[in-house]
Amino acid sequence: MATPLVVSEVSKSFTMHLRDGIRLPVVADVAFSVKSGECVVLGGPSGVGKSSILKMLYGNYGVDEGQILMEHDGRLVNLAAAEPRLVLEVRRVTLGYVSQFLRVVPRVSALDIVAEPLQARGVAVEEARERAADVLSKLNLPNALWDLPPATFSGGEQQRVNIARGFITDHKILLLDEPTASLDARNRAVVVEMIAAKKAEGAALVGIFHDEKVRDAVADRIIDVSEFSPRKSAV
Ligand SMILES: Nc1ncnc2c1ncn2[C@@H]1O[C@H](COP(=O)(O)OP(=O)(O)OP(=O)(O)O)[C@@H](O)[C@H]1O
Repeated sequence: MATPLVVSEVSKSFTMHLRDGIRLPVVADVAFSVKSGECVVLGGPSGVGKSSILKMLYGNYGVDEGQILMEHDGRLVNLAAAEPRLVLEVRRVTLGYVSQFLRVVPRVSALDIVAEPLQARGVAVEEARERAADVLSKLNLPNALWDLPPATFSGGEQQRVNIARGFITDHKILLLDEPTASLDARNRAVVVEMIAAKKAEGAALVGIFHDEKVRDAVADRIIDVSEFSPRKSAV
């Protein structure tokens, strides 16, 4: 089975520039891999570094040491050392990310926000919009909202726009940061189904889910991020 994501000996600390440059180690020697069709969940207590790992995997946070290897366009790319232009290309083609909160673009409708990643991959506007409408209706977002910019939407409505945008493409690697945090039970169940469908299509998923029921429904493996605590490796 293919392994589109391999994380090898990754360490990260934050430098607090306003605090005399104090360095706060967050994680050390992070190592795991994710196969096609597998959903790996990052677990462990609050503040242990789960979101930081996800942000490193997406290239939003730099990495002090180690490699983040991804299969991209028929070759292996180390995202930890990639030029910004390559990071953007990997995100367009290979790597999707559903963050907890929607980054709202003024004046752009919910439908167009969801259709945009497909258009960036060369799908014609009309088809991209049709597919966006399909995903939004699957997620029970009322039709009346589709043509409006989501700035005024409720937390759960914004989150569904975000999920639709992340799930609409066939990215081979998908990162999920608490995608169900603001959803009701009915829509949580829809997202669980959508994650199962992604696995069946062979995507490799890494997620953070605080909701135990969701976590148990989607996880093939739970990695306790405390394993990578720098304090532990110093003992
Ligand atoms: N940009 C940043 N600058 C400085 N410190 C940061 C930054 N981002 C995260 N941290 C620190 O790194 C540690 C890990 O944070 P992170 O958000 O990764 O934890 P988490 O396991 O996802 O927590 P939670 O479950 O509460 O969301 C925390 O101590 C946090 O304060």
